[in-house]
Amino acid sequence: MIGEHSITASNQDPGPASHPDTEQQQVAYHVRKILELLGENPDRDGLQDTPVRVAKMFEEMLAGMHVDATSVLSTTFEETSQGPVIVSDITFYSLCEHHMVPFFGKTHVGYLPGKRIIGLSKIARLVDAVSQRLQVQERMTHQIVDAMTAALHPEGVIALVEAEHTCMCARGVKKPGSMTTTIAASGRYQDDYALRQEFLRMIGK
Ligand SMILES: Nc1nc2c(ncn2[C@@H]2O[C@H](COP(=O)(O)OP(=O)(O)OP(=O)(O)O)[C@@H](O)[C@H]2O)c(=O)[nH]1
Ligand SMILES: [Zn+2]
Repeated sequence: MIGEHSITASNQDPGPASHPDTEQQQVAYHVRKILELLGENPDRDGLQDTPVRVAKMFEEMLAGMHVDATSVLSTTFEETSQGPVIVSDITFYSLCEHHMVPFFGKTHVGYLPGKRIIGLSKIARLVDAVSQRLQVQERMTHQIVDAMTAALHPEGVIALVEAEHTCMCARGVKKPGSMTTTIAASGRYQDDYALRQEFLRMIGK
């Protein structure tokens, strides 16, 4: 178990490499170092467990790094659907790869099935898998479309992501409330204007 007793002060600690540490313990060790470098006392009451909390938080928020996005979509069903399937307002939290602070918002995914459909929850699981990584919003949007296209071979896929980036709100340019929208598409959603319009209308845009 790690915690206040296993992470010792820098002048006593021979360093992370000498411990038979888990990755979580290694991250916690370095978070403690960062707290020290920031001028904090990591041994004060409120901070004693913070290194481990932060390590666990990164594990949770970056869980998608270890998930193959396409494998999330491995269970599909043979079905001839007549029209598009649109799952809207899928909330997500991601971490901006430039600043390692959250960007978060909603993802809307639509596809026009070919011969197979997918369980609806798997689309939300896909959003989790690609968002729980160090990301940029554009890549996340494309990864959703790429995974859906590879797994289902549909007639087309479209994803629209709208997000607020805390690196733009809480620091730097400081523009709280600004929203970034990204769209990616494959197949018929790339050039069928009516299909794209229908998608936008269905998600309330
Ligand atoms: N395109 C894109 N840019 C992003 C995303 N998340 C953060 N950024 C931007 O990444 C850029 C990093 O720019 P840098 O100049 O290297 O970093 P910085 O000095 O901290 O920039 P400022 O945020 O302008 O203070 C910033 O403009 C961020 O707004 C994203 O998902 N997509
Ligand atoms: Zn950022």
